[in-house]
Amino acid sequence: MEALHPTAKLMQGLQFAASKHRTQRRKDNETPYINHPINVATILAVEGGITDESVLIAALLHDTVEDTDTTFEEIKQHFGVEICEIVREVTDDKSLEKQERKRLQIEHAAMSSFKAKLVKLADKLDNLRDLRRKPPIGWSLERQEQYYVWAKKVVDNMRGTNPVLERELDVIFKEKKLL
Ligand SMILES: Nc1nc2c(ncn2[C@@H]2O[C@H](COP(=O)(O)OP(=O)(O)O)[C@@H](OP(=O)(O)OP(=O)(O)O)[C@H]2O)c(=O)[nH]1
Ligand SMILES: [Mn+2]
Repeated sequence: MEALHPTAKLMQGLQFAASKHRTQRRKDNETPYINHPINVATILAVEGGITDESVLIAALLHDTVEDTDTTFEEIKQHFGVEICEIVREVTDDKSLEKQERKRLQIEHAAMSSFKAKLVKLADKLDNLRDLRRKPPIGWSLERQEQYYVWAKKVVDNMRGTNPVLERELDVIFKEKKLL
């Protein structure tokens, strides 16, 4: 068989994520959810200079277990154990009470692998850029501020991972007078 195009596995990740998120919208009730995983993977490839395909595919898939019916087993079958484990590290347990889930995300960030930290940093950068562009419907100013403060605690536990992404995040934290 002819060798596949070098982007073939990445395209499979994109196709899988798009299919899993196909009925979802972001909290602005407009943007198709898939735009977020695409943004996260693009931030890593274009701004973060990441060439590790497993990290880019994990970025495309990072919210599929947390926010759709996808199982870790399914991810492992389609994309292998390394990508599955990166996704596992960045997946919150939605069955937990929200405050506990948010507290754990701060704690887990410090113990995450380098590759999981890359995905989480790009995830936070996209969410914060989104928040600045157009806050989720119904979020009070206070809730928005709380989100920035919490996100900075997660990011502060992942310092020393990627200077470009951290610098971009600090631009936002400075704007919010958190730095
Ligand atoms: N800023 C923003 N966030 C949105 C939007 N749509 C969905 N989200 C998601 O909402 C989460 C923040 O909303 P919260 O109410 O604080 O958290 P929750 O949905 O997880 O309970 C973010 O998850 P997170 O826990 O911060 O990161 P992750 O779980 O996606 O990794 C983000 O991914 C949007 O339009 N703007
Ligand atoms: Mn996300």
